[in-house]
Amino acid sequence: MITGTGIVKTFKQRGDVLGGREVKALRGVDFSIPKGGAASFIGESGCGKTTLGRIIAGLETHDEGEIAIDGVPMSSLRPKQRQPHFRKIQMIHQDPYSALNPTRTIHQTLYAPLALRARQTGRSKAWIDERAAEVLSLVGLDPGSVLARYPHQLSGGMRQRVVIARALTVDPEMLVADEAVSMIDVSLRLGILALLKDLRERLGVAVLFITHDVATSRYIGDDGELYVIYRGQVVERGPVDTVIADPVHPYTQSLLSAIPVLHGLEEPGEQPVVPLESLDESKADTGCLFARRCPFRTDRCESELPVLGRTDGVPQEHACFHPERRSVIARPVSAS
Ligand SMILES: Nc1ncnc2c1ncn2[C@@H]1O[C@H](COP(=O)(O)OP(=O)(O)OP(=O)(O)O)[C@@H](O)[C@H]1O
Repeated sequence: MITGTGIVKTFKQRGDVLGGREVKALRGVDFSIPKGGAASFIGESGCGKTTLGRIIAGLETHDEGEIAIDGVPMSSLRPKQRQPHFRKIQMIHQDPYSALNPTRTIHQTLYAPLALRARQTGRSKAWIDERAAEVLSLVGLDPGSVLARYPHQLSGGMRQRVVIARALTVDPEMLVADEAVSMIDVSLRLGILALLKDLRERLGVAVLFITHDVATSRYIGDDGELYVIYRGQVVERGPVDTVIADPVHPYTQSLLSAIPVLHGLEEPGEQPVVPLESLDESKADTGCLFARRCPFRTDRCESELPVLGRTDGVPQEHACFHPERRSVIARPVSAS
């Protein structure tokens, strides 16, 4: 089980004439992913989902808040002591081309982490070869035909499977799949998603999907949780099917409006419009972060920040003063 409480991360961006602009990438995010569970972080580009994934995998530090892995708060440990805990969480990046060293065969790629593991656990060299073949089989690759090849001799889908196999060499508890299929040929994407689902079922490994694509998050199954992130804040959170079928936050509604199957029967133009692009939000830090784009905002929304929580009659958590079932359309609108 991995939990996060009040995770805050601010980046200072260089190059600004005024000496650096601050970007609030995460504004106090809570999450909880059970052993063998599934979760998806969705939101537009820049909302902070990759930063959160990297913090969870121990690849990025945070400014405030606490991450606990299997009940152990990471703040109680020195950086070196954290490593074995974070090793349980392996990140699968979107680009399987740059994730693999082009000068190493697949055997060499898998050998290094397995040799380390063999040393730590007193296992033999024969075990390394056996385990290399095993992890390749687990990801649906034929060890005999893949081990001697170099990454450029494999398709994008096969490379991503090798990346997943490499992650499995350390027996992880969770895989963090960051847009893991976005750079793979469309025809091969479903295979990779099916593989992640299968690994979850067969090995009990938890899967965290980071995506801007609602369809991907839907793939994790009805026991998964969906976190909808907007400008560093979780604005809606609940069982994936509940949030997709009945979103109550206007931001989630606008994200979902891009799925024709859910809104195919509605007449475009009769619905309130949510601008697709961010408006100038640099001054909009009081009140609801989404207020400037929200067709349903009231005075309260402009002055008070809604926090994630539950209200009567709404099964999922949300950060909205006016949670309601409604449909909207998302459309590019010029900022004025
Ligand atoms: N190392 C960094 N230095 C400065 N700013 C950063 C850094 N990493 C991320 N940011 C900023 O933090 C914000 C959140 O970025 P993040 O990559 O987490 O978003 P995202 O939702 O994953 O977007 P995308 O889908 O495009 O990857 C963005 O405004 C981004 O520019």
